[in-house]
Amino acid sequence: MHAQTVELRGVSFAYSDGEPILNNENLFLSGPGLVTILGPNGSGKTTLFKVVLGLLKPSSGSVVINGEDVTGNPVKAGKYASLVPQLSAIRRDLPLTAHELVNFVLRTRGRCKGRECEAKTMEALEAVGAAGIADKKLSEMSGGQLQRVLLARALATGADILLLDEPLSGIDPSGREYILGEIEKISKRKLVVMTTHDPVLTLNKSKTIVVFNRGVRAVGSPGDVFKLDLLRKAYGSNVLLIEKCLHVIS
Ligand SMILES: Nc1ncnc2c1ncn2[C@@H]1O[C@H](COP(=O)(O)OP(=O)(O)OP(=O)(O)O)[C@@H](O)[C@H]1O
Repeated sequence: MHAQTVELRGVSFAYSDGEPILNNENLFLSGPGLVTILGPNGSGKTTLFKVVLGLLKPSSGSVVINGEDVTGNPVKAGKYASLVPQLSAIRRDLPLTAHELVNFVLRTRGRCKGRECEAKTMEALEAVGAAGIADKKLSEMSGGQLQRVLLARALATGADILLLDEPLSGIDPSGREYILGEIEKISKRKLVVMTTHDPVLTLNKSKTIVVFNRGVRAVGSPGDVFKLDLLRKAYGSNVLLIEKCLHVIS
């Protein structure tokens, strides 16, 4: 049984014009539960997700999801894992409502037929508190509302592994708490891997923290990893730890 596992086996990757972002990396994540990938801007977190999803092919090593080798193969990886991209990477001008987006994904994935699609669409929206904005257009949503709809879209794929790229960024503090609460609920039954540069909110909710900066620098429980020497491996020496708040001095 390989349910809800993501493995990197000796994975290396560099863009053609740059420094390596992954250098013979080994990592094993298993669900259900929330895993936080913690690293500064430009450290390669999005690139890591793209490699896991088969959208970028490593120069060596393999990516294994749920026991299947999915290296460089987005179709195979997409059977198990779904990405929720950063809000800044989303085209907001699509003339689609939340309902239409989620319904479309359910149908194209063959997860419902005919009338049952209506109930399943509302179920996915309700699961993230977005039923009330079902008929709102994506272009008219706040960041927090759009983030909820993107989570509903990922749930609609039926994937057991969700990769959330900076799901709290660009959202006000109360919206963040709400989204994080929804993420926590989903992580009770799925493997949810989320990236962030700010660990404070996710600290008590994550079962595993991966400290990442152009490679995996540390992996463990929040208590194991939230230590100055380990955090400095990702953020450099300008890190202060004051009563479990992370301060990066630029
Ligand atoms: N398509 C690309 N071609 C070349 N370089 C790229 C490409 N995409 C990203 N990079 C570079 O790779 C590095 C890592 O980028 P990436 O977006 O993976 O980091 P990140 O940790 O997700 O950043 P952020 O927190 O700002 O979203 C950056 O230096 C970026 O400029």
